[in-house]
Amino acid sequence: MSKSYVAVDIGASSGRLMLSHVENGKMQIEEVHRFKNGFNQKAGNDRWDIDHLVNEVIAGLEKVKAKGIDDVQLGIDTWAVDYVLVDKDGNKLADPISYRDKRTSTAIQKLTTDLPREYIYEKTGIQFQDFNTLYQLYSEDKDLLAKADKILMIPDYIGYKLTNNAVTEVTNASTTQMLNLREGLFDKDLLKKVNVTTDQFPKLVDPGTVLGPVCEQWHKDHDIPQTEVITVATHDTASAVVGTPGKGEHWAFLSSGTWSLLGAELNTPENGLDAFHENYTNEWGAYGTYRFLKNIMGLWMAQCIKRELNDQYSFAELAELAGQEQPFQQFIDVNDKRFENPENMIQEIQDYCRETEQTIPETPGQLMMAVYSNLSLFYANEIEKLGQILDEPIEKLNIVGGGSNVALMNQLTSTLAKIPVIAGPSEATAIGNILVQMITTGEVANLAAARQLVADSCDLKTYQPENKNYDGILQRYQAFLKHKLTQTI
Ligand SMILES: Nc1ncnc2c1ncn2[C@@H]1O[C@H](COP(=O)(O)OP(=O)(O)OP(=O)(O)O)[C@@H](O)[C@H]1O
Ligand SMILES: C[C@H](O)[C@H](O)[C@@H](O)C(=O)CO
Ligand SMILES: [Mg+2]
Repeated sequence: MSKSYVAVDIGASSGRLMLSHVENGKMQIEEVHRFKNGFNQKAGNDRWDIDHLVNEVIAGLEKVKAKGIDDVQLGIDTWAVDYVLVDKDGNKLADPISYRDKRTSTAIQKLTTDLPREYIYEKTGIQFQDFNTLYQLYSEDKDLLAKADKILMIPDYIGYKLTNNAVTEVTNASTTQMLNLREGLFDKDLLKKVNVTTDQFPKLVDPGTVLGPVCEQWHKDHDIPQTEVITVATHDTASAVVGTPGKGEHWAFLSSGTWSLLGAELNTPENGLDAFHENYTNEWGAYGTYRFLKNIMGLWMAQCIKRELNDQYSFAELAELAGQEQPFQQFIDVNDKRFENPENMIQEIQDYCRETEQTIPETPGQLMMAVYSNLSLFYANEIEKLGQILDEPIEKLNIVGGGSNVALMNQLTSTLAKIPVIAGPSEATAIGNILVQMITTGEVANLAAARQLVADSCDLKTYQPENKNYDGILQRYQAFLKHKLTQTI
């Protein structure tokens, strides 16, 4: 039997440990441990409970051992941009602040007064999001930052706590908007701008670098397997793209979870003016690729609605209720900043529809259909833009992540974008995490072979465009977005 591999995949809403091996030419994968994630107000900011996450990883490893598995490889991936400040003894100086915290709300404007956006984009090719690490460090407590011996991205911090070895993995480092595309290193001008020295970030490493064994100290108090940690594509979206079974050319990916990350895998970055004006990003991918993508608000909106309905419905039940409603009852610019972290998402959506003099969604089904149908419209619009910027038609869309379970949205997207949608695997992130480990151990030859293994192992569902009377709906939505944009300028 092949080696046993564990993927630690921690998203903004949930974390999981997935156990996998290859049998009869197929990936066998099972969820061994799942836990909630989320941020809470602490010491004046929205913060993650990073100790909880480390402890949940150990709890998951105990479950692996309890299954009689004594020896595993392990990779860690999480959401992007956030970091932990660590003192010279390796202790965290504070719980990490969430990227949704309001502290960076004016940081881009302030930082770019004497550093033009075009200059930063030409250097980094990274989108302007006020939560990028660059703006978080710009907004950081200066005394705390000066005390930091290391700045560790979230997955690198978890790897450090497990192994005592500190690195900075490049796919996640690229989301800081501080990596220089040409040099492949942290950009000295940008570090200086935020009072950070180059040695505060540990050495940059590529996905597939062996980090080392889980320290003996963890074995003293916990019955866990012998575990070798491999640094995978530690940005969860980078792992999701590795695990996306895209085939041939002209395919796009949509990593559909808390965020919807829609884009294409490139071999060279695209940081020209069209990409800059459309705020597309060139996050680094595994094996020398670039993830040319757009951040779309995503199912964060659904997560907030579910929570605000006191979790009385499962996501599957909410999707079923949505299916009983008609789509496109109102237009919503899902990327409007007001939806990034509102006090109450239901109220925010209803206020938006009232202010734009549209039908107000009231019931859970109407609210969810408003989210699903406007996300689908936004996806179709971005697929059109992606093809224009890359000057090549997007011929199919692979949707992965939890959102790939929403048949209604997969179908709407296929019909609106007029291309086939291949849905699944929903756990593409964990699968991509494991595939990088398998490529590192030589069990799988390369990225193409890895994606073939996914296609051979997972149930994928293809949606074809339906002949629906939606004529002109996408064009009306595009006009709505343009009109709204001109109003806000
Ligand atoms: N069976 C389902 N029916 C409808 N929606 C679902 C279903 N399963 C998952 N989802 C949607 O998928 C989302 C979670 O996706 P996913 O598990 O990829 O996110 P995550 O990994 O927890 O977070 P992140 O996106 O930060 O990585 C949920 O918020 C929900 O909206
Ligand atoms: C804040 C980032 O844009 C976010 O983490 C996104 O990249 C992601 O990884 C969502 O899972
Ligand atoms: Mg995820």
